[in-house]
Amino acid sequence: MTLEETLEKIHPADKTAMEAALAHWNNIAMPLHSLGRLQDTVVRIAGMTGNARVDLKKKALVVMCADNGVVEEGVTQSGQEVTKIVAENFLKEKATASILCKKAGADIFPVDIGIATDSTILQHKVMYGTKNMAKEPAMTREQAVQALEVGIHMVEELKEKGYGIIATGEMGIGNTTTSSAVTAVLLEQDPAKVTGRGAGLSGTGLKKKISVIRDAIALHKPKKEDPIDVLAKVGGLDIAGMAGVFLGGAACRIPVVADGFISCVAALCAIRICPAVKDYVITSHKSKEPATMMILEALDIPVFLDCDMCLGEGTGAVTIYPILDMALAVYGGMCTFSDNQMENYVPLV
Ligand SMILES: O=C(O)c1ccc[n+]([C@@H]2O[C@H](COP(=O)([O-])O)[C@@H](O)[C@H]2O)c1
Ligand SMILES: Cc1cc2nc[nH]c2cc1C
Repeated sequence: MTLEETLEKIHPADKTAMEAALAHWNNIAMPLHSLGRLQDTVVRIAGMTGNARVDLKKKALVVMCADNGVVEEGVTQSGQEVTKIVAENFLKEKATASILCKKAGADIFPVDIGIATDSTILQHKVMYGTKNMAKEPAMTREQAVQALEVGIHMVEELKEKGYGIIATGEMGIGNTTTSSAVTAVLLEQDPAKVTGRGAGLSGTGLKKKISVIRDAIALHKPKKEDPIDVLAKVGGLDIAGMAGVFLGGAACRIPVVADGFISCVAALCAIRICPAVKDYVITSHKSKEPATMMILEALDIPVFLDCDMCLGEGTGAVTIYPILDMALAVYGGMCTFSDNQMENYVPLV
């Protein structure tokens, strides 16, 4: 599907299915809402899929892997070559996200959407790394749209293969710089407030990172009301690819799980492109990267975990899969008040 076709297919969640799911929870033999957000999320998933019989079927993690030209400016502690090394490790079970996926019973799909060199993973390369936004726009508008469509295409393929939920992850040295730049524009914040140390940057490095972001925004003047313009000028291919996964999930009625900072920025972009996407986003954890909380507040979707994780790759998103499985085991398998001859116990609704 093209971006345009995708946007036409996105509608708000199904309220009738949500009401049926809520009614089922309220009949389960336990005090009302005693599984809290676990219950709310199952109700939301019913609304996403349009079916109160919630079955996640197969679980996936899509990891968008890309390089960022801005690393030339010294905004990161790590060498650019790390992107490709980790990206290729995902399929060898030598990366953290692949080990977590194995444990959670999920399949991992690393995608080369813009690694700076050739790689052996699934090829959807839009370009060999973005341009250095300190000097020129990171990419053209056409390339940003192409990256969004890679994400949409991944969702269509996974739906076809029987996946019922998709987690988003990324691997890309320098992507906390692009994420902070996009956040600064979309949330109208000073770059100093939304920029952190990424994968471990020194004090002087952080100052440089903030000034590079500030100057790039001043140079390109991305339009806050046009998220695709923001992605193209100061964003990254991984962020755009994940934003495409959020858009595709909403169009295909598949829940999409947000991970840490970079993935939450992608969710924010997708929701700014099409507000109804929000109904299809599940947030997983509050990354240690400082701007994440601001984005989560702007998204206004509660998160499950707050445990100072900040690895990316989709690690936080995959960590909530076993929690969702547990919630669904109760939702689908727990006895009801009527089973227990507890009809006289009328839960307060
Ligand atoms: O997900 C997060 O919240 C997160 C926070 C900080 C760093 N990361 C990961 O670290 C890499 C980017 O860090 P940096 O310092 O090179 O911009 C990238 O591969 C991300 O997956 C991820
Ligand atoms: C080794 C390494 C692994 C990562 N995974 C996500 N970001 C990363 C950054 C580094 C440096």
